[in-house]
Amino acid sequence: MSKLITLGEYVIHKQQDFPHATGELSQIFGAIRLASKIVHREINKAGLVDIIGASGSDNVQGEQQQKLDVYANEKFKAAMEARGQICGMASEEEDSFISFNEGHSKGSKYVLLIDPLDGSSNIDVNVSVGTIFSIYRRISPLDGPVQLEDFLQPGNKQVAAGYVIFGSSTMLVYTTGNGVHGFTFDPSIGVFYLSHENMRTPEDGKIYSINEGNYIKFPQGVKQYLKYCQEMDPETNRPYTSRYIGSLVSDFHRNMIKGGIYMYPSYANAPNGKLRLLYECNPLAWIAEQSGGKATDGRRRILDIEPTELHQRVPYYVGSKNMVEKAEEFLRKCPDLNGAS
Ligand SMILES: O=P(O)(O)OC[C@H]1O[C@](O)(COP(=O)(O)O)[C@@H](O)[C@@H]1O
Ligand SMILES: [Mg+2]
Ligand SMILES: [Mg+2]
Repeated sequence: MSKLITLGEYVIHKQQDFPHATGELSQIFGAIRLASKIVHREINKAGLVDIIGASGSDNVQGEQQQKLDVYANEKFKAAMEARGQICGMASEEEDSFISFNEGHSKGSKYVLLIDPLDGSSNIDVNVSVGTIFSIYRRISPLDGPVQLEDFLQPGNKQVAAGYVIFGSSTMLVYTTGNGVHGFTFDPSIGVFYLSHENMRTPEDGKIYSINEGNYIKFPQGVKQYLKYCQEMDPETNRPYTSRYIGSLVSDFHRNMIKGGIYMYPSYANAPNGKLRLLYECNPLAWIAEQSGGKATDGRRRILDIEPTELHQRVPYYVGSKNMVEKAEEFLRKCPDLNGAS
């Protein structure tokens, strides 16, 4: 059997693709790896430790924070600050960005955006959840303070993006623009090993993922596309199968492996949908594209959207290229993007 390659070894090996690489990015991956192991350990014994349930506070988006949201946020923050390669971090669980630009982090050139715990509604019911991250090179001067503009960069400027999925196994999946690679965690020795090199999203699939509980509020185009998904036509693999875990990371991961589309549209009382551009949609959009898939807001390429706010939301259609294009076709035909009033 060929030698198992660890995440650390692989990132360093791949650094050769970047002649000017200085090793800071692999250091950052080291910190993500460490925090993921700590969160993995807590999640795996969630029922036994005081980690389930609400924390009693809300985040800047008015959402009730789960204890594990806060726990994961603290662990990633501590790991990043300790490693000293990140000058600032923005998180779903923090109102504004945090600057680490002191001491050994002073002058570091990278910023991190993170959804520390994705799929919060599934924590207490033992359904897979995840972490989503996105890394940029700062644009403000290295010797000055970290600025909001360092975080409000379009997704096509990411230098690394990825997610950790805490499911039947724990996996870390990432891209630095050289394909998408997955690593499975071996808890017996605490190491992530390469298990899925060069992951590819099938151009077509037969799974659609959407919260049909919101059906009545969906834009006409989405209703039409769902009708298309449910029609009988063996030649085009229809009807498709509906699968919705309610954790973006898990629905995305399954659809990337099997072929499928995940949709979180805009609707009447949520004109921009629910998902956050900077630390949910951009990183997964880059992974989708790097694996041959596609990600749009129904009209625009997600990675080209110019961000204006840290926690802004966008409608999201991501997955198999032909399925996303078909959904866009229906949305173009019925342009009432914001659904029934
Ligand atoms: O319950 P809904 O409205 O279908 O929303 C589910 C979606 O919201 C999310 O839970 C939002 O992410 P967070 O859990 O990080 O807030 C996604 O993971 C998931 O796909
Ligand atoms: Mg999330
Ligand atoms: Mg979250």
